[in-house]
Amino acid sequence: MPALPASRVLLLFGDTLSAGKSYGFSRVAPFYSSLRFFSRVSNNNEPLTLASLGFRSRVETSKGNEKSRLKNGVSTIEVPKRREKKVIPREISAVKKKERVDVGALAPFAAKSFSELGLPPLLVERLEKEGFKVPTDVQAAAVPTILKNHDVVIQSYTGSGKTLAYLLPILSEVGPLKMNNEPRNKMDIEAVIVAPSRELGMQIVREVEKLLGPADKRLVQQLVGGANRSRQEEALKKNKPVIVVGTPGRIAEISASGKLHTHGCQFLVLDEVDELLAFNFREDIHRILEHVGRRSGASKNVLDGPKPRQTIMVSATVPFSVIRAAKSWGCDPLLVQAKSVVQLESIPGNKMSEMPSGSSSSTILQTQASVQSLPPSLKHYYSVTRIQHKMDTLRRCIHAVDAKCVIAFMNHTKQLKDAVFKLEARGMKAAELHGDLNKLTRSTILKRFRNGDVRVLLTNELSARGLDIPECDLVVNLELPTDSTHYAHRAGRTGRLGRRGTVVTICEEREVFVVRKMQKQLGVVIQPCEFEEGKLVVNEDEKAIDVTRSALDAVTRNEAKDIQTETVAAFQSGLPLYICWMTGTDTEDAETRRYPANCYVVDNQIANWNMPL
Ligand SMILES: Nc1ncnc2c1ncn2[C@@H]1O[C@H](COP(=O)(O)OP(=O)(O)OP(=O)(O)O)[C@@H](O)[C@H]1O
Repeated sequence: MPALPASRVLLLFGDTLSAGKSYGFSRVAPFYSSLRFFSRVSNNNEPLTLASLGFRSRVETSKGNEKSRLKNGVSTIEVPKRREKKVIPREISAVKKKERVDVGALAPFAAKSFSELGLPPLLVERLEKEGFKVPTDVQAAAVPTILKNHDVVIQSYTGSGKTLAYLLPILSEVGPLKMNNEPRNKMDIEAVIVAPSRELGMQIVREVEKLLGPADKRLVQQLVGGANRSRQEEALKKNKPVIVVGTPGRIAEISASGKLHTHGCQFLVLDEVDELLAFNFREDIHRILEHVGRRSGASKNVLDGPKPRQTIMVSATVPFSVIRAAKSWGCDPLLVQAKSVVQLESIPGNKMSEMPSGSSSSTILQTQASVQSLPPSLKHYYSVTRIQHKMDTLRRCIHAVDAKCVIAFMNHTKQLKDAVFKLEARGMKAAELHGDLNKLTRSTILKRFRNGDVRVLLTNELSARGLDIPECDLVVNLELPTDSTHYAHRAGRTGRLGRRGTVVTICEEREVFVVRKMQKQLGVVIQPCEFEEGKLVVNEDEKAIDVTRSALDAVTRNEAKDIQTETVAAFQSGLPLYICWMTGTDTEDAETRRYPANCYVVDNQIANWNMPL
């Protein structure tokens, strides 16, 4: 075995594995591709992400990439002309299938202003007035795509501005800021936006109201559950809104009573779409899909009425269930991400359900669901403690991070009450927010939290989705989220739109393996830490053991994709780190050698790993 150089190196020795382990040569081959990409890492010293390493997702089409390449920092892409919606003769529009798109030509990735995106001047003016000057990447990609009439799934990390990414093209087409001034049928709602929680629904309403301005804000109507239904119905009748925003149950309920006229609707938005696919929303979502606008391609009868609706699905996490749903609900839908627009058809796994769960495509798509769902600026830690010390650890954590605005997640309502009581007893202003509270109490608590009257908001999954409180500087998992998707949405409440944010998971020793698993699935580093003398201290020993063990797990499973993810995480940790994958006599050889300090030698049997030498 060669001597180890004095820098961080990943050494993988494994071309002669023992027959007992039954690794064939073809399965070993991917290792060498991982070695190749590590050499790139050390050369350019960029922050490590799978994307920065050139580890391309399989769903990107090379065609799209080539066409979207920038020249001298300026996009060579022209924003394509919008297809005229209204002038298409009815006979044609009713049968016309959306043309196949040249996906690479859709998104100007280097947009410097909203006016470049083809928005009406009045809307751009409003945006500037509200302090929105430069579109985020996902907005630059989504706005022209939606303006071109495409059904889309919008995926980008939490807090990246997905709400405006779909609101802006909608407001370009409907309401007082729209591009053309064609009169509307006042009875018809023109856009329906569905969100899984009242809080998120109200947040979207406020965003629309802001852009419409005080004189026109009645043109957006909230239809969230928990509020007085007859008052909502009255407002629909009186204000004749163009846009309604609500929760699935209430929208379906009012629609069923015949008081919501959505047959001529142009836009249907499903925000947090993966959550809306949950079993408890199934019936309501089904009704909404059936009754809002006319589904594109649903009927070829020329007498069927207005043009098809556009379906827009949005989330930071897009599991395969969403892709499947989008393919069945939309017409040639596109997947819009911060720097790419691809056809969903190009995503492998049309027959995913038929694939064995361990197959590589399945793994890629599952990982894809939560990878790239979190802003890169977030810092992730976990701290091991006993269950009875969790509240004390939380208090010490808040002091150590010097957090001013904290969201702490738990899983059960009763524990939330206890936790609030304990924090208040220690002199920390806290409040609980959960679904058992009525709408008024919920909005009062949120208001107090936004105003800074409450320092710690103790809550459950209710607040994990979409809630935008820019000041939130710390998220704590007092109890583990159920999976990496839930972790992503909880964590995403902090570090929004480039702000700094910290996420700390307080867990028991026996739960550490779950944290490690989520770390792997999310493609982030979750560092072990302790809170000592008012400071957050990263436990270097634990960290080294952790990253090495995770990487080794992957090596032992011999799954190339996992090995790459894990080793990226290991390298991101910045520790002196050596992982040697050895067999048989190599292992014995390694045990007799002296390696530099902090060198961890592992072999392909987890039980056999030695640390440090
Ligand atoms: N172009 C922009 N310039 C400045 N601020 C923006 C811009 N776009 C959005 N924002 C602000 O960024 C914050 C996050 O936006 P938004 O809530 O839409 O994120 P998101 O991607 O939907 O997050 P999540 O996945 O958590 O729902 C909001 O406060 C919003 O007002």
